[in-house]
Amino acid sequence: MSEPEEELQGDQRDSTKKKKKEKRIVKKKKKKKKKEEEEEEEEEEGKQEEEEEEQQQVDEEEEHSECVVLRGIFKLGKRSHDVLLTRTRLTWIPITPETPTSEACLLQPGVMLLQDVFAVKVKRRRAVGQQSGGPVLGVALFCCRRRGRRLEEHTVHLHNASVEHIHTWYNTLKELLTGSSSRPRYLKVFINPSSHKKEAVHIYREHVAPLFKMADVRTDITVTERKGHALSVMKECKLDEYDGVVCVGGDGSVAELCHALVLRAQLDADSPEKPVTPVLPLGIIPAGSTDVVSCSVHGVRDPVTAALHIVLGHLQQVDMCSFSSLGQLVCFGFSAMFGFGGQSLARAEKKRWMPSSRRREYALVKTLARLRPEDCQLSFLPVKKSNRDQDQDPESGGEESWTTNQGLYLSISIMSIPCLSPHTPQGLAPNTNLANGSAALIAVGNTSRSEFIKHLKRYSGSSGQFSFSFVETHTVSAVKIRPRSLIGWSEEESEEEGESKTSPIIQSEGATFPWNIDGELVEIANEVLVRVHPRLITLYGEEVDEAESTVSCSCI
Ligand SMILES: Nc1ncnc2c1ncn2[C@@H]1O[C@H](COP(=O)(O)OP(=O)(O)OP(=O)(O)O)[C@@H](O)[C@H]1O
Repeated sequence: MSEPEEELQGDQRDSTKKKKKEKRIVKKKKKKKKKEEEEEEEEEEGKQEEEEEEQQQVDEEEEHSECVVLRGIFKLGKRSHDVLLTRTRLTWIPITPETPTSEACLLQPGVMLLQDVFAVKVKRRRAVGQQSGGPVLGVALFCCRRRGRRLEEHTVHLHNASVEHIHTWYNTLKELLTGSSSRPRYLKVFINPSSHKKEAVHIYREHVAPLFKMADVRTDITVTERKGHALSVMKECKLDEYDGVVCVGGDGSVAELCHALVLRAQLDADSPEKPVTPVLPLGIIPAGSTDVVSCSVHGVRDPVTAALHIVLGHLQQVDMCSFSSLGQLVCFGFSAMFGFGGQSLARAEKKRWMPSSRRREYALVKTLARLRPEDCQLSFLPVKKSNRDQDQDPESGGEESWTTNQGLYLSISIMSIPCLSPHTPQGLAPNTNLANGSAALIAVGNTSRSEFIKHLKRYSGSSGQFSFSFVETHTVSAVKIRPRSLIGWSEEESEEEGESKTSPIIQSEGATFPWNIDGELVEIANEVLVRVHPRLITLYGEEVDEAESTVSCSCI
């Protein structure tokens, strides 16, 4: 064979080899694709099976919870009813006609969810003064009923004189009710007797203690003797005995206890720098003058509503802020006001002898009369929508960057909760909510007194408080405020009013500026860093969008 032929043959061999190889590759690819498709199908089938199984489980659970556990005849009021108990609800259907000779009539059945029942008791007939025994009359179920934002106590009486029947029902109901793990059994209670009109002890005894007793909730009570007392008790006490902590007082007491709970969690976790989520939830019984935190988690300022949220174990995670200056923690809290809000509170504190509402009105009017902007540098870390639920670290820089403005501000507020109150039903910060992982920054630039009053007045209405050219709002994860004036507010004031300075929390040689942090006066000389900590604390209550409005402020 000549060389070219050989070459040709070699070429032909090569090309057939190549073709065979290509065919093999195509075959392999097809096989791989088929295998992948088969795998995908299997996976899909697997997923479907899993979903079906999950659905079946949910259906079974629902069916199980809707299975009739007990059924019996009881009198509710004067009528006989067929009463059915499942794991989640109690239903009563009137028996009609009641006797074979009477006429049948259409009567409405009733239903009650067990999640709303906080106590069950055996009813007995007793003579006056008789403490125990007595013939059985039936069972009473104590539950809560909603009226708008309010929770009210309500009792359903099931009458049947059979001892055996009643004990079966009582034991079964008790067992079903104790299954709920978020309901507290033992609470640490702090009462601030000096709050507002000094009614906290009375409010607790009258409205709260009877509900706790009824729901078999044990309590360990401390009546605080001074500012900082609750904090020192919280640092020392054995927390693992309790299921929750309760504060009876105003916003200042609430802030002190929230601060104490986070500090204690940090101590227990040996985490001196990073805030740690407390294990125990906090219940708030409103007994202060504004009760903004209580209103924000209950929608009303009502001790019974607050107590019912506690006994029923309604829990709500809430964002908090830390306030620090020169790298030193000042406190944890929910809201802060610099400028007008701080100055007004500082003036009110100097007139402690006045009744609280008069004191506040006096301070508001006087601060408006002497309206003075603060010259400061305001920096903030905006929250991108996608980042809103993550804990951003303002020191780390991250992808976000600080925005910095300098100028004159009449008021700067930072609020991690909406700050609802009967005066401001939509809240001081309607654009934020309890657990969105961010805070609202409301910066009011310099303007005339009349325009500023217009802005303030709109808070009591439903909207429009931010639609002024001198007001800017931002959703933020951190804020820094650095006052640039060398003359502190308190120095200027004491010169004006001839009064002595109150001592600052952070001692400094220079000027101090008043901050209103959760209704408490804090005087700070230097830059303040406010940082939001998403869902740092758990409060008894629920998310509400608007507070019940009962009062209107007439002073401006
Ligand atoms: N026995 C007490 N005497 C004086 N102050 C107390 C006492 N117990 C607690 N305190 C402190 O009183 C401060 C204010 O309390 P609280 O906020 O409950 O009342 P308030 O100021 O009347 O209410 P609000 O903050 O709603 O206006 C808190 O910082 C708290 O630590």
